[in-house]
Amino acid sequence: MSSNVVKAASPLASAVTGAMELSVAQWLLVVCLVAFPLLYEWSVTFKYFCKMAFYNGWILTLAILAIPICAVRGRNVENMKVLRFMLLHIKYLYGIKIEVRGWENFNIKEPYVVVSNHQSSLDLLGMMEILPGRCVPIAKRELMYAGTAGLACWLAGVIFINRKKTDDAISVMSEAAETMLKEDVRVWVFPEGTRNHSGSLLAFKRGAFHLAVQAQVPVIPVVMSSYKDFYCKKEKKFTTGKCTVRILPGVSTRGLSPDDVPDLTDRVRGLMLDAFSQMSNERPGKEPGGGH
Ligand SMILES: CCCCCCCCCCCCCCCC(=O)SCCNC(=O)CCNC(=O)[C@H](O)C(C)(C)COP(=O)(O)OP(=O)(O)OC[C@H]1O[C@@H](n2cnc3c(N)ncnc32)[C@H](O)[C@@H]1OP(=O)(O)O
Ligand SMILES: CCCCCCCC/C=C\CCCCCCCC(=O)OC[C@@H](O)COP(=O)(O)O
Repeated sequence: MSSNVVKAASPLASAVTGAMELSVAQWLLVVCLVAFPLLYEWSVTFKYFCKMAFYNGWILTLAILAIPICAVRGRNVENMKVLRFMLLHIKYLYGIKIEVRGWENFNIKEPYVVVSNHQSSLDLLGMMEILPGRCVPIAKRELMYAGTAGLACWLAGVIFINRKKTDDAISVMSEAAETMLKEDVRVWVFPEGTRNHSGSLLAFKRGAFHLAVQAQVPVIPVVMSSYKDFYCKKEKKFTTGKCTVRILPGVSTRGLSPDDVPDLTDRVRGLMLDAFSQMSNERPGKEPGGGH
């Protein structure tokens, strides 16, 4: 008897569920079509999260396309060109104008170590704008596990280091010094070792400079101007804006030994800090709190 009731109720129950599903779908549609754009325009925070989510999601999606193309060559630094080509358009999607100064300082045939400041994952845009041929970044090991992006990075020869194990990281970087010379590869390092949006530069880690001294190749400092006019993680602000990327003249390491590394590190950091402060002062004066 009770099973008959259940049977009889089933079509009714499913009809009700169906109607509910329909209304949930309609509700979702309303949210998407009306609430979403309104929220996006009204809430700076919502806009920030949407833009960051799209940024990461879009990179993960592009990586799906990049993987089979890169896989043809296998793990190869030439694949970095594929990633660069696929990422170059993102600045247009986000209305970020990138001005590059000092291109001539990259006119060096031999390998070199590029060192640059690291404000956020948006640095990828400035990096891809100027990335020289056969140049691979050094990245934290965790990035290797960032889904499709990790695999694309691995295929492009990105050098992964374990920041928690200094000895391992040092041995990976020593290997990199040999590879640079044997295979004519350039390496890009963020010597601050972590993202820093403080408006200055953190103390530099020494690995990049040991690498350059071991390989006896120049260090080329690159400075990206502060994003604070258009991006701030703390305030959850992300608008359109402009960034200047300055490529500074190379600093020779010829004849230097490991003992000279602390000095070299300080010297390069000083040059970068000067350039960074100069660029910050050059920023076109915007009204405080600038429009979103
Ligand atoms: C279309 C689809 C696209 C998909 C998507 C594409 C994305 C394609 C782009 C990806 C782009 C990624 C971008 C990621 C960006 C980051 O992941 S940033 C984080 C990773 N980078 C770094 O950490 C920077 C490099 N780090 C270093 O150089 C650090 O020195 C090390 C090697 C990790 C060691 O760190 P530490 O122990 O914390 O610090 P440190 O004081 O520097 O060193 C300790 C001692 O070791 C010595 N030492 C350091 N290195 C050496 C060395 N090589 N030889 C001898 N002694 C050394 C130091 O001199 C120091 O000794 P003392 O001088 O005090 O006696
Ligand atoms: C199935 C797994 C899905 C994983 C999803 C991961 C989402 C990540 C999506 C896309 C990756 C974009 C690649 C951006 C490359 C920029 C790398 C970056 O900026 O790393 C930060 C690192 O320098 C310093 O890290 P910390 O500041 O010390 O922390």
